[in-house]
Amino acid sequence: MPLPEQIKPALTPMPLDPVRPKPHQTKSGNILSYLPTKPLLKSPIPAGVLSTIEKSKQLAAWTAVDRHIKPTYRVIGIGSGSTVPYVVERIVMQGDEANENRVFIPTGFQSKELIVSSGLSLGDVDQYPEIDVTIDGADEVDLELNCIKGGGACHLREKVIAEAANTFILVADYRKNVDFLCTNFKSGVPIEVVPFAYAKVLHNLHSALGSPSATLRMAVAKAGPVVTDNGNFVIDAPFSHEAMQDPYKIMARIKMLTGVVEVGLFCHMAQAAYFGNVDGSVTVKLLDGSVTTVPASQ
Ligand SMILES: O=C[C@H](O)[C@H](O)[C@H](O)COP(=O)(O)O
Repeated sequence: MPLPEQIKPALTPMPLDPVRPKPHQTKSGNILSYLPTKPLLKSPIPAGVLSTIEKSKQLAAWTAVDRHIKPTYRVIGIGSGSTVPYVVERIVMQGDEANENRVFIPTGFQSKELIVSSGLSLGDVDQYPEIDVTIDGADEVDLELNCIKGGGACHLREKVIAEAANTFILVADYRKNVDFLCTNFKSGVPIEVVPFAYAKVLHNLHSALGSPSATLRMAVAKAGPVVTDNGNFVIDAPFSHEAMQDPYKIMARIKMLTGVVEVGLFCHMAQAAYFGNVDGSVTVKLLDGSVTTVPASQ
């Protein structure tokens, strides 16, 4: 069966042309010195030698961009995680003209850096509370497009940017495509909490909410806990298969705990999820429950 026209470009290997950031000038005419003079936005791994997993992330991201970043869209949310650089890569490939009058809203430090280093215009959700489309990564996505997010502790800002968007799209590699949450992503649901309440929330999770092994997330290259972009702590709370039959229910209960800022369960929010597969195909899950596969290009 011939491929739909809008999918073909995503599956055709394209050269990763150097991205030349536009000069950024202040109102007084000074060039902002921290902006790159050399192209920064390229695949983390050079074209042709992408690992299978990186390639599948790239395929998912490119397909989603080709389908959902329409020429008329002006305000675009950029999520976080390891698949998102490929989202930005593909947006840049739409060209200077397409991106000239667009503004990009980041979900955290990483996406802000990506936007700036790609020469795209940066905005924030307080200036643009309505976003045309947001594309973001995920830790796991279930059959109903509920997902776990926050493996990188960005889920508060991510949820705000997702909720502000008219369309919210997920991109990931095949390992994140599951029937029920907490299948492969065993560290649990990330929960951002205000620091002084963390012990109380942990106690609530252990004793009343069915997550006896919930733990405070500790930093790797720093003594002490992970501190989010918002100055808060993160608890990781694993839940049973049974609890994840209805993630909305457990999300609502956690969110009611005083001290919780946001829960990394995004329920009934995404309209579509794209998963790159090992064989070069892309699985597309839609809100209506349909699952289709975009075949690999020849
Ligand atoms: O806080 C981080 C975000 O929710 C990420 O989108 C999520 O953790 C997926 O990240 P990755 O693609 O790096 O696994």
